[in-house]
Amino acid sequence: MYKSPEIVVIHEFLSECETQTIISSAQPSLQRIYFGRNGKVDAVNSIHKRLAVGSRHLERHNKLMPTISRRICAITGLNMEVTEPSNVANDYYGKALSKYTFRKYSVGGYFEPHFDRFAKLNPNATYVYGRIATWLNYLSDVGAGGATVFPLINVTVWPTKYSALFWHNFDKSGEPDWQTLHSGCPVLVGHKWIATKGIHFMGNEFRKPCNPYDRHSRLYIQ
Ligand SMILES: O=C(O)CCC(=O)C(=O)O
Ligand SMILES: [Fe+2]
Repeated sequence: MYKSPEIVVIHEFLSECETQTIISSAQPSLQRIYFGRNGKVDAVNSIHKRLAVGSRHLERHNKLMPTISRRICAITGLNMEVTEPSNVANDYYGKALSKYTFRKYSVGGYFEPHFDRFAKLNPNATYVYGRIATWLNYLSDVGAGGATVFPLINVTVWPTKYSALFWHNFDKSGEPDWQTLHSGCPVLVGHKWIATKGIHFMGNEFRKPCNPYDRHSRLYIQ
């Protein structure tokens, strides 16, 4: 889709049976998604930032997800396990270490422009933690609207059932990549189903692409 930053579409990543299994396992626990930190709902941001229902599932609670994670690992070369200390992960992911996020947008549902990385330079540590990369499975086609867009680089990805979208949230020099700002456009007709897998920094230190001279994202903000 795009070379730098690399944004990749993987066609036919899931089968019909897998897609249906994921949807039916997520369906019973769907709830309105609220935006917030540390368990506190931020009502204003909840309306402005996203309008959808969703749920989070620990991978081990769903037999199919580990198989899908192994496939993502084979394609990306990245480790799918969360190895961050649990207090770090709790800051960002609520009470438990959630592994997959399911989301269903109905007509008018959207997700405001944002970054996935949750990056924070910890002054007491030498690492950056958060989502190093994003894997987004499209579980449905959408009648109209609902594209995933990267407005700073003019990239539009139309949801196609069974396909997946992948990108790194940091450039090869390790800096947050500002060009990965992205958004889920409002659904105009039908529903949009997605399942996202946040791929974490820790555990991927030696697997992620590395090039100290690749600082394209920095150039962009100067
Ligand atoms: O709905 C989309 O297309 C984007 C979803 C997204 O950005 C996310 O789940 O972090
Ligand atoms: Fe996102």
